[in-house]
Amino acid sequence: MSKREILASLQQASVVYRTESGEGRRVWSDVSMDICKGDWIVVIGPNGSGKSTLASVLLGLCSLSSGRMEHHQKSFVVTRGVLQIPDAQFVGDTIREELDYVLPQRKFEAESLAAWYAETLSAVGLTLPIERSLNTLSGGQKQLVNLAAALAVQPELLILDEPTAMLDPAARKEVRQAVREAYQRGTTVVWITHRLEEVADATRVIGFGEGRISFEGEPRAFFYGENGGDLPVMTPCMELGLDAPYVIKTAIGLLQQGCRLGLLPLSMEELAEAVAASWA
Ligand SMILES: Nc1ncnc2c1ncn2[C@@H]1O[C@H](COP(=O)(O)OP(=O)(O)OP(=O)(O)O)[C@@H](O)[C@H]1O
Repeated sequence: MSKREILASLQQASVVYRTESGEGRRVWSDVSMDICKGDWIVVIGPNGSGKSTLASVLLGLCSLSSGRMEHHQKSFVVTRGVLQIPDAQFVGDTIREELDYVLPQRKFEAESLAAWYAETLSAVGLTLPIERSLNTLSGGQKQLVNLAAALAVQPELLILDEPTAMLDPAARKEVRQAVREAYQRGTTVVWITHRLEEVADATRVIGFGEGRISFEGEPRAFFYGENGGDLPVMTPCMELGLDAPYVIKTAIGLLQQGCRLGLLPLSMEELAEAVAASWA
């Protein structure tokens, strides 16, 4: 098997935050992970387990108290992020100003520049006038503007901290599709989320529990356990105290009733397929 290209890696990393009283609060202990080219890593865990701290560390916004973060040795990796609080990221006052920061170097004719703004926004499902003040946007629209700007750069590494938190189901779908397209063009993705249905997109799941990595593996192992869904009793998802999506719970219920599923489903379509195949 060929050696995978590491874009960034954490080694025995710890983070201690200083509280207002000056005391140190350890948020992470001994976190080690590699982010390799071609990964779509979904990071999941309960509130306060240290997921957003990971986004801050990877984006260079938070320093490690001990351990190391190493970057790709050969070249600078173009990294972009979308943070949980969209206002914290804005550098302009209007959508146009925000997008101008990521405008490609090449010169545009007026007409093609207008088309570039429109395309950049429509990639995440936005059709807003570019002169709109960012202050007048909803939280979800702000998040989408940040994502549009991040995707416009075609980053090698994209760090997303709950990118769909403020979005309705249609916009969530649009965002997943836009990030999938970027992934297919070569962007490596780290997607931090509370939404367990977003785990299905992952090539690798990282489960965070109380500032430590408690699980690292494929989505099916996360939801059904390492023994291939053979009557799962306690899965990594359950161990983190997380409520599995309806599809997974239904499949586990079927397995417990003695139904043999060839494929352990991650989506409704896969569940229908697995049930139909079990009847055949
Ligand atoms: N700047 C800070 N100063 C002090 N403590 C902090 C700071 N930022 C985060 N923390 C604490 O670190 C812990 C982990 O926070 P973090 O935001 O990384 O968790 P999270 O898993 O992303 O949580 P959530 O799912 O609720 O967003 C929490 O206990 C939080 O209170």
